[in-house]
Amino acid sequence: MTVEEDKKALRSAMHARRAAVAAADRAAAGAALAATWRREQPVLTPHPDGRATVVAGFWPMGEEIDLRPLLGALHDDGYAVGLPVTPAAAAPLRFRQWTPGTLLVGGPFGTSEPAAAAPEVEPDALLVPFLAVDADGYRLGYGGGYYDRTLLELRARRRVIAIGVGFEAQRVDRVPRGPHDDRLDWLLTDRRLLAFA
Ligand SMILES: Nc1nc2c(c(=O)[nH]1)N(C=O)[C@@H](CNc1ccc(C(=O)N[C@@H](CCC(=O)O)C(=O)O)cc1)CN2
Ligand SMILES: Nc1ncnc2c1ncn2[C@@H]1O[C@H](COP(=O)(O)OP(=O)(O)OP(=O)(O)O)[C@@H](O)[C@H]1O
Repeated sequence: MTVEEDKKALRSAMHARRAAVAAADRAAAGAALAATWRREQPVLTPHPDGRATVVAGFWPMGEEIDLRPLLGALHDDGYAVGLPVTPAAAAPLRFRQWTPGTLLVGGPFGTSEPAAAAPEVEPDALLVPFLAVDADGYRLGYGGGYYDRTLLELRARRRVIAIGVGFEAQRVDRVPRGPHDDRLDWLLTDRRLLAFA
């Protein structure tokens, strides 16, 4: 099998595994993400000029983990929070600032994104969704390649910390690796925060 075929097979298995997360674990996950972040604080280097560190998240859809309490906690803790704006074509994601009052509008693939009035921001750290993540920090997404392209573009210019966010149940031994795949620096789940070596 090719890497693409391996990824396709793992995607369908992981959709099923994510769907099987118990309702009680699902309901508790949002608060757990925020509490774990506040307790363990991944290391993010502050800007020398004192402006807010930009953490870009994502607005959960379908059966993704509910990180909205974490986004609120980041906002309350003084981070500038961003959300992705998805281009129609195969291009990197853009980010617009989100605050608890920001109007969201529908984007491609069922996403919700800040309306055009929200200022564009450039992330210092990226909270990244995944279907599967492995012990070395490689991730499997929905197959659009958006996060791979976005990390490649941002990391060509500056240091950007990538933090995968998902359920503990989405961890696997090994994700198939293609030429564009970049590693995550941290993993935040409903159970723990860990740094990849
Ligand atoms: N919440 C969220 N926002 C995101 C992403 C994501 O994975 N999750 N993206 C990541 O790149 C970007 C949008 N790109 C996407 C590309 C493909 C699909 C997709 O195929 N979705 C599935 C259904 C997902 C589900 O509910 O399980 C589909 O349409 O069949 C979604 C988003 C940016 N925003
Ligand atoms: N930097 C890139 N430049 C060009 N093509 C890319 C790049 N990154 C990924 N791709 C292409 O995008 C497609 C999807 O890649 P992949 O299967 O790794 O997506 P994914 O990581 O599951 O999705 P996502 O990053 O959106 O969550 C592949 O055809 C891949 O070759």
